[in-house]
Amino acid sequence: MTTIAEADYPQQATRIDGRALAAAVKADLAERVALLHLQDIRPGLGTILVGEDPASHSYVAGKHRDCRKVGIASQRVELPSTATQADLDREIDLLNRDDACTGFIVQLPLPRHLDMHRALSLVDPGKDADGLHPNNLGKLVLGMPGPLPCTPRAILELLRHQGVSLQGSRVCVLGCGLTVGRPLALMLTSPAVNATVIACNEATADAAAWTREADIVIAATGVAHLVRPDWIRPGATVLSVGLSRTIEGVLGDVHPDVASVAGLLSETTGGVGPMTRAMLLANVVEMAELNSQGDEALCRWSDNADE
Ligand SMILES: Nc1nc(=O)c2c([nH]1)NC[C@@H]1CN(c3ccc(C(=O)N[C@@H](CCC(=O)O)C(=O)O)cc3)C=[N+]21
Repeated sequence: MTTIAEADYPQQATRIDGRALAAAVKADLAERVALLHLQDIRPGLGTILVGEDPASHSYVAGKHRDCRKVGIASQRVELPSTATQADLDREIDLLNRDDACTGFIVQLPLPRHLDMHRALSLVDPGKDADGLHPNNLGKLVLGMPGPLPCTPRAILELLRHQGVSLQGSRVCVLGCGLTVGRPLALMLTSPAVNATVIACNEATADAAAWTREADIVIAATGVAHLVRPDWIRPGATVLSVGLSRTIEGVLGDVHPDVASVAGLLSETTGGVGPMTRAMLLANVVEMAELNSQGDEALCRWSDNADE
């Protein structure tokens, strides 16, 4: 094992500016929404949030702010943490039937007493802005077009925009959660991308041994500062996705000192997060376009195969 001291590698990684790319994506979406409005098609986002978690409330507020900027109507459903499964089922059913809502999400995590799998299954797959309905995850496995989970899609768009080549590259994904690691590994190994992926989880004996081999390391574990400088090959691309709220503040999965080793780095804030929100809007707009044009306007992901 080689440890790379800061002195050996004094360069600073180039930061990936997720805010700038998200702004560009939203400007493009605003034009497309205006075109849809001309055809009397109004994309509308719904969010269902259960409980009082401040972080979730702030994420959901950000999503509605983005909608206003892009011209997407949005509605917000909030249930107390005491809500029953029947309460949640009812709100999902209402949005499924509501024509003003063309796409919606159930904000995760749900309080423990509620059944996430049931909730995700009840969402109309044609309104599944998160791409987490079993049908849509099944389509992802099969390589069929459909809405893609927002965070993995954000990650791939950021890498593509930065010109990071994925085909044949070695990618180490840390964390196998439903919203990031698991679908991300599927997308990276799809024929359209053809990356070579190591997916690490809590049982991985020596994750650093795998990250050190990787051209790209994507950390989505929620373990604060898990990834240290000596985990990274000099010049590698590193994306910090997971975050932990601690008494010391919000800490990302990637230690800040990794900036002295990585070539390209997306930091805890201003990186993947803003693009995740932009991809949620993209899913909503694309679903509205699909409904207006029939089947040919599939999500951008399927277009990538031809590039
Ligand atoms: N059904 C569902 N879909 C999700 O997409 C989903 C979810 N549940 N549960 C929680 C996670 C987390 N997530 C973030 C989105 C934006 C930022 C974001 O914009 N972050 C800003 C900073 C925001 C802040 O200050 O907290 C940034 O990175 O610069 C962060 C996190 C979406 N998630």
